[in-house]
Amino acid sequence: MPLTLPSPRLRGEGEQAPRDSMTQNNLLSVDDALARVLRDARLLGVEDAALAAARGRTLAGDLVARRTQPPVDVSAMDGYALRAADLARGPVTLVGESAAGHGYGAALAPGEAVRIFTGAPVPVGADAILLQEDADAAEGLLRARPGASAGAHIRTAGLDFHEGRAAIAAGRRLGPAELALAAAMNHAILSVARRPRVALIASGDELVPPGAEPGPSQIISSNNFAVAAIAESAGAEVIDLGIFRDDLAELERAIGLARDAQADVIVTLGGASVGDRDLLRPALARQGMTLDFWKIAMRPGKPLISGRLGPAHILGLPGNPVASIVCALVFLAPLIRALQGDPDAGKDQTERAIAGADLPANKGRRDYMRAQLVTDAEGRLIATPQPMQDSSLLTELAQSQALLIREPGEPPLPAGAPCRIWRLQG
Ligand SMILES: Nc1nc2c(c(=O)[nH]1)N[C@H]1C(S)=C(S)[C@@H](COP(=O)(O)OP(=O)(O)OC[C@H]3O[C@@H](n4cnc5c(N)ncnc54)[C@H](O)[C@@H]3O)O[C@H]1N2
Ligand code: MOO
Repeated sequence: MPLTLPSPRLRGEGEQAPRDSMTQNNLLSVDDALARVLRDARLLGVEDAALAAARGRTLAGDLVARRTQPPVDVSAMDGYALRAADLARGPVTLVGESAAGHGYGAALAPGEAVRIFTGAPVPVGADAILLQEDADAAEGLLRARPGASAGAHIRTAGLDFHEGRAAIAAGRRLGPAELALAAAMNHAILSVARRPRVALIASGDELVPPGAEPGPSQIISSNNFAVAAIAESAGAEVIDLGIFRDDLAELERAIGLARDAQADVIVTLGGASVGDRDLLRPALARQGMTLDFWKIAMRPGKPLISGRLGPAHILGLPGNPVASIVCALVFLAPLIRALQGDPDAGKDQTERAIAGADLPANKGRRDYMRAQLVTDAEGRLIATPQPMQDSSLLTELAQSQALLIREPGEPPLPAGAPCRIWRLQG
């Protein structure tokens, strides 16, 4: 269908703020683009979540311990609680037992010992535990086996945490360790960030959903599945609005649906570039988007759109599948984290590795090269870029464990030289 409406000129198009660092192509750098995406991203709201349903949620405030753990000194081993000095002098008298949840209930007199189990309270007066493997107990008397002695196998009260102290900071994502710690601190209900609602709009006449009977020049829409997975992993609730035709009215309808769904982030997939059928910018503009930037110094991912539409954040991801996915990792996931109050949302996630192949000089965009990652015999991480780096290649991406990052204008990188990588999670 021929384009009949002229693309409205969008605020910010072609004019970037002077404080941003530009590459030689006069494109906004990835770091500046990320800073701009995160600039107004704040905690959206707070709600309660039962502990059992809080996995993956983000803490809205510091979580303070409601008790001390362990509450009293407890044994770390099964054995006998006693005074180490008494045992060194000869046999001691067994006077009772301390089990987890049922302490001995009295102080230990000199020359006395009690049978004790892991996690059981250590009676007052005892300063050591003789492991049961190291003990001979008979007729109420206890001796250390030859060569063995009692040791300090005691977990002192508060070894793990103290009542009143903050043990998990606001903005922290609740994984298995944090959930267990919150439970141990006696929190049944947690105050967590509201999940950002992310609406996905795929656009393209060629796209059909998986399971359909595609025509000869049609392809299956795949980007939405990867982007949804990335968004959900970052804590979002995803509303996949489906596939829309390359038609201005149709795309405006899609944006309207995203607004009706009260999306906090509207993510469009494809239609971001300069072709006559790349209609997302005009459609977003007609719906009232304020464009912040379009086109950045990134490969893959140059035609990234960022802006605001009322309270919603807009991210227009490029259609090429690898570009969509890399842009979602670099921009969408941090945005979702920031909207949940994570102070580290924009933190550098790269790490050092060694280049596994000679690489030519890089041109004007930061390059995220799909790479295989191995650990060599000396324990060094070696990142070797895939032979083909076209941004349509999902197979190469799925066979990669990392993105090897090249800076704009970087000189040739010889094999063996240090480089930076971004690990791809499974
Ligand atoms: N003359 C120029 N052409 C292009 C430029 C440019 O600067 N000048 N930039 C190129 C770059 S870089 C990219 S990236 C792409 C991005 O284009 P669009 O965002 O407009 O994406 P589409 O044209 O809609 O699609 C590109 C490609 O991706 C496939 N696609 C789209 N959506 C999906 C989906 N949901 N699932 C799977 N695959 C999808 C689509 O079929 C196309 O093959 O533009 C370059 N061109
Ligand atoms: O950014 Mo495009 O992804 O280079 O193909």
